[in-house]
Amino acid sequence: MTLKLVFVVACALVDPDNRVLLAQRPEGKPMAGLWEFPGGKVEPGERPEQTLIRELREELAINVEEPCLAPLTFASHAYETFQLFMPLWVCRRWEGQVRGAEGQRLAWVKPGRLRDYPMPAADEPLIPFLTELLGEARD
Ligand SMILES: Nc1nc2c([nH]c(=O)n2[C@H]2C[C@H](O)[C@@H](COP(=O)(O)OP(=O)(O)OP(=O)(O)O)O2)c(=O)[nH]1
Repeated sequence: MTLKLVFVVACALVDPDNRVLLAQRPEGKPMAGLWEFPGGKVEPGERPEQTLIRELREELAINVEEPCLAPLTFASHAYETFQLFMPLWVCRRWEGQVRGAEGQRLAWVKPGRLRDYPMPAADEPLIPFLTELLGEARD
């Protein structure tokens, strides 16, 4: 069986204390309650970076300029019903105050604490890339 390929873009926002932003998936959605990197599905006709900038505006009410997005790594994971392909960018500069514009819970997390937050299966292999980049600080 061939799984449908789903192309999602995601971003690790990093604050001046080297903490990473996670957002909790709301009730009613698949994988509700798990903590993920902000982002979403690339729509037809969109460039991935445009999608990410749009999603960050919609979900977090911030404005990000494309040169502030630095590619870090990607996830490629076979879920039961689809194959996820998800590049992950890092961003340290944005305009505006981060807030959960869709009512979602947010957490700023030290890299060494990311494993305390249950994440979608695809995300777990991404954590070492973030600790490599940002260090293993836990508090
Ligand atoms: N944004 C984001 N999505 C992730 C991560 N890890 C992971 O497996 N995903 C999956 C969850 C969803 O299946 C998909 C993202 O889609 P989405 O958030 O735009 O869509 P959704 O599931 O809310 O569903 P929909 O209503 O938009 O169809 O990628 C992650 O770190 N960030």
